[in-house]
Amino acid sequence: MKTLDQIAAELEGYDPQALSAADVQAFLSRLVTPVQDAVERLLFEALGRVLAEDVISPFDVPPHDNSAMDGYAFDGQQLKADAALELQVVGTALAGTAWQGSVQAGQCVKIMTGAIMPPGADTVVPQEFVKRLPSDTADEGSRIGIPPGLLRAGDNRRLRGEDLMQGQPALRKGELITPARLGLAASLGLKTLPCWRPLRVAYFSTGDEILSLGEAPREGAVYDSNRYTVFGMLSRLGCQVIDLGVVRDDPALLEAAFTRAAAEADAIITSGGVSVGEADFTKTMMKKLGDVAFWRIAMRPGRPMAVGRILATKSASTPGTTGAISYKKNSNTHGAILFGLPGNPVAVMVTFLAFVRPALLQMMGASAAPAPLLKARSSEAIRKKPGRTEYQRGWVATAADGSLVVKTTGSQGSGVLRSMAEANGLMVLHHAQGNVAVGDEVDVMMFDGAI
Ligand SMILES: Nc1nc2c(c(=O)[nH]1)N[C@H]1C(S)=C(S)[C@@H](COP(=O)(O)OP(=O)(O)OC[C@H]3O[C@@H](n4cnc5c(N)ncnc54)[C@H](O)[C@@H]3O)O[C@H]1N2
Ligand code: MOO
Repeated sequence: MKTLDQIAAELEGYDPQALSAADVQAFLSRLVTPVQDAVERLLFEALGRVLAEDVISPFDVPPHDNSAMDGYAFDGQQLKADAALELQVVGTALAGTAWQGSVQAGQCVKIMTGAIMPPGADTVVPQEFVKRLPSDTADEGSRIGIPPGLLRAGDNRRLRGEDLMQGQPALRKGELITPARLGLAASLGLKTLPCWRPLRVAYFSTGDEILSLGEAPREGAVYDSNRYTVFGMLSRLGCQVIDLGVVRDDPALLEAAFTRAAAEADAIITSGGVSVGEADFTKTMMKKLGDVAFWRIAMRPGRPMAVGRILATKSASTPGTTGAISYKKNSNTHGAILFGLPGNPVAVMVTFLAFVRPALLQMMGASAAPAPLLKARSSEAIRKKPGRTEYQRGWVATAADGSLVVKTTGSQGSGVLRSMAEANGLMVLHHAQGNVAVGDEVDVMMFDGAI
């Protein structure tokens, strides 16, 4: 496990008081390691988890050549480019039961979508293409005609193993389990999947002016919104949230909260108390209980941030629970990774999306590259100083010509949550980028399911 000093030494020109957003991402990717603690989960409980092992297909999918259409199966070698093909219907193959027999030259079998291809047949003509001879019934004993030029040999046959071959990896370790992957696992007859256990993340808000819901309003105080935005973003990631509420600016209370969080959680997120304000014990306590760096990041919003590790003072094997399953913290965890986010509500969300989310995904063992940024044309001019990354709340829409356009959702103050609530993405105005003119293309990080 590397110390912060060791990581800092690996990064060229590391200066905690002048970090770019890219420096922060590089630092965090070195700081965190996957929490590797696997459990078998029933498919219905595996959605959103990360696969702990490759899943190998135990058989070919589909297990037999089968029909892709309702129609008639026959040997496609008989097709001619310039003449209709007449065939005698000799049986019916239903999905789920193999037709007994084999199809000879001049014969076909009426077949349903998904039914096993009978021996001797490699091609299916959809029933809509067929002329019934002489009447309009085309069952066993009757004849069909296939007009020329409509089909080639092998058409409308799904090949055994075309989805997956036996022994081939169907799913890969590190993949997030999506609905399609759940379905693929089910198609292999698997009842459970090996998943990493959910990450446990403790959160608390700091600040004497922060009110919990239900408390009476008082002058100068604000309701705790960060607790809910962080809860929402962690839940969307599939983390188990250990909610420690609001912790007053009191050394004993802060110490108790950090100690409990470090013993129970893999990561701790706090908001507030990381800037230069006085009467703030948060930073003091972070320093006392861990290995923590205090950064100033060249970005907007989200300038101050604390990062490091809070060391567990008690046994690091406090059990936690998720649903009916109980887990032990890894014995090699030695405390928890700390993300001390700035207090301003939008700064919390932006630093979470830009830094904490990718770091937590890495801790979850997820291997996917971050979603690509979209390109959209700005429908307004935006002032932007080179030398810092700005994340502007915006709404991306499709213009009449089909291209994407983006517009800010109003005031970009780091306390203005309304413009965040109205946005569907963040424009990412990169470190070296300058002013944006109307019609300029900008990068956008879409919220999708993340927030
Ligand atoms: N002299 C300087 N002052 C400030 C700087 C600076 O560099 N030099 N940075 C500014 C920036 S940027 C931010 S962001 C804030 C961060 O300060 P803290 O992390 O110490 O946060 P607080 O002072 O505790 O709170 C800031 C702001 O956010 C509100 N807040 C805090 N927690 C919550 C919560 N849970 N729910 C809703 N709102 C919350 C709090 O009331 C304050 O208004 O510092 C700037 N100052
Ligand atoms: O971290 Mo601050 O949000 O830029 O006000």
